[in-house]
Amino acid sequence: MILNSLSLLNYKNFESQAFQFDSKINCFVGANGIGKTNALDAIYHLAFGKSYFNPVALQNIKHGEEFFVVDGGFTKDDKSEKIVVSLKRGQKKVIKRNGKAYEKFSNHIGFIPLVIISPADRDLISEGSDVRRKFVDSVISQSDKAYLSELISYNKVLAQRNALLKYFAVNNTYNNDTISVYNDQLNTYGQQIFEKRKAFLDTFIPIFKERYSAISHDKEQVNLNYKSDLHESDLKSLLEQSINKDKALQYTSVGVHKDDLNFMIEDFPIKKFGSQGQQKSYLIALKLAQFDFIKQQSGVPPILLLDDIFDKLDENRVAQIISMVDDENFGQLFISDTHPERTENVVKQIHQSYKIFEL
Ligand SMILES: Nc1ncnc2c1ncn2[C@@H]1O[C@H](COP(=O)(O)OP(=O)(O)OP(=O)(O)O)[C@@H](O)[C@H]1O
Repeated sequence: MILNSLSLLNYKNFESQAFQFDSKINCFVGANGIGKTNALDAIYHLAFGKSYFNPVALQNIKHGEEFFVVDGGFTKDDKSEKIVVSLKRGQKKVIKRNGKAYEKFSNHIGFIPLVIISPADRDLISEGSDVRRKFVDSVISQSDKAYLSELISYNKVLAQRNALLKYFAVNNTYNNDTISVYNDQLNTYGQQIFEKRKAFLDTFIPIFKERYSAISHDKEQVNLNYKSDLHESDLKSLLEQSINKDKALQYTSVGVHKDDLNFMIEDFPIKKFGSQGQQKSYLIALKLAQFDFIKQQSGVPPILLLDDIFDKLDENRVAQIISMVDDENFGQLFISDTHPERTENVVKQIHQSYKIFEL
């Protein structure tokens, strides 16, 4: 999977810009605020149909403009593939593969395996459980087509059940039959999602620990636990048990929408007890494990985006990443950095071809 070319129209701070990439290493360099991260985000858009950094789709259109277009030319399995993501104000986003628009974006996810490592990953530690669930969901859905639709179906039923709980409260009424229809549906989708998250984490956690110990040279032990109500019991029973609470709260208080990951260092939460360096190592290990996992599942090394990475990492961690990309089997790498010389010095050590783009 190689991204050969990228052209941007009205994407964030880019009015019109085109790039021809090296098949191995590409570096965006330039001053703060010049658009290095935006260029990486445009590539992320081609894989996921959305921004990694800004969830408000319209805010990715250049200020004062009416639309954006991100156009990427790839080679996959020796075939040319053209992916175009575009958004016009007042219209729905469109993702096209070779000129044909996807009816469901979920069908595109996984077509371009990609992993991003960015300072913004700190949200995985500092923010709420939804960020960690999204991480898990995005990794699983890259290799499991059905997973995203199960998730969408679950969320739809969940919204309906919550609306019904509100309706009951407002109208001071209750109907057990309608609730139990929703309970059955939530149970079906929720149980599937739980099993897939569990299976994924069973494979992922050992890879993650291996990555962490390589980065930290076995200095400390880390752990990652999957927290879910469904470890205790099946979702149907949990929903039945919690009905009085749910009626009082007017929303569904148990289910896979409450799942979380516990990030631990020596049995303590890393958010509270990890040093900044340990937290960074933890995040890099998570992302490198994601890289390994996707490569294992898809058979191809994902495209790797390293945002501002050399600014944030000590030599050990840089060396760890370098050793990974120096491997014959590494895919294509995109780096952003403020210092052209530093970037060039680092990429020179990797015995692969590279291109540097001064923005
Ligand atoms: N919708 C938009 N329209 C115009 N400009 C935008 C839009 N969204 C973001 N920008 C601009 O993009 C710039 C930030 O770009 P980016 O984050 O890619 O910078 P960077 O080169 O990675 O900088 P740093 O080195 O500080 O990380 C800012 O100047 C911001 O105002």
